[in-house]
Amino acid sequence: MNHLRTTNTSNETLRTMATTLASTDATVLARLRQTKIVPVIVINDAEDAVPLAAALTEGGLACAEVTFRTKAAGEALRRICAENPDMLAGAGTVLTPQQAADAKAAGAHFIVAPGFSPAVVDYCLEHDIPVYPGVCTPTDVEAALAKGLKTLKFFPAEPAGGVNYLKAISAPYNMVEFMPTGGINASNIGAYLAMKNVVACGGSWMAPNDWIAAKAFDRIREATRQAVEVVR
Ligand SMILES: O=C(O)C(=O)C[C@H](O)[C@H](O)COP(=O)(O)O
Repeated sequence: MNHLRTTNTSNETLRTMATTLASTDATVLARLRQTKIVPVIVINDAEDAVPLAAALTEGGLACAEVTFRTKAAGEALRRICAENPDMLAGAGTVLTPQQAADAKAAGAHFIVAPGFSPAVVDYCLEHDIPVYPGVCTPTDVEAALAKGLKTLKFFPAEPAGGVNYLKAISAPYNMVEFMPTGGINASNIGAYLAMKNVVACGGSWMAPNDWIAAKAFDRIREATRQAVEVVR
């Protein structure tokens, strides 16, 4: 019982923190709504960070999710934030509070993850950094709601059932907005963005790993330009 009470109190405190966070969050969300696409990037060599950010920005997307799947992620994000202060730069694949701390130190404007980690969410709420954890089931959505979060990543969007699944899962939760990611590309993004409760979609199709590894920044700039055309 005591344990239950402690947990409830703590969730209430976190909900208050989520409200305090709302103004920063509103700025990030407004920018996400504007760009409509969040390029998901995997950087193995921090030297690629700035030219990659330039290719995305010149292609029309001043936004990126730097995934914490590589050793270079923190340094890559730090360089992007330092050299491109106008870019909306988030950290992705944030699986631990330590990675969230590293992302915050690097200058991340927001944090996303493939799944719902209470420890990562708590860290972000306690440290005033917008967080959009991944959800895929009603149970995940309700765990996020209990923390006061109302913008959630829907991952993995296409393998989980795509737009039809998202319509079904979002029906009971009209207070929640989603950022679908996973298997999204130029041919299916329109259907997601047509949904009123979709803020933006994440995707790696304009900057796949092999193009980054090959330093094919012109190709990434062109694919980004085409992606922007599709959602215009
Ligand atoms: O790591 C995270 O935080 C995630 O949520 C997963 C990524 O966003 C997807 O792996 C991108 O998926 P693709 O566009 O299909 O390559």
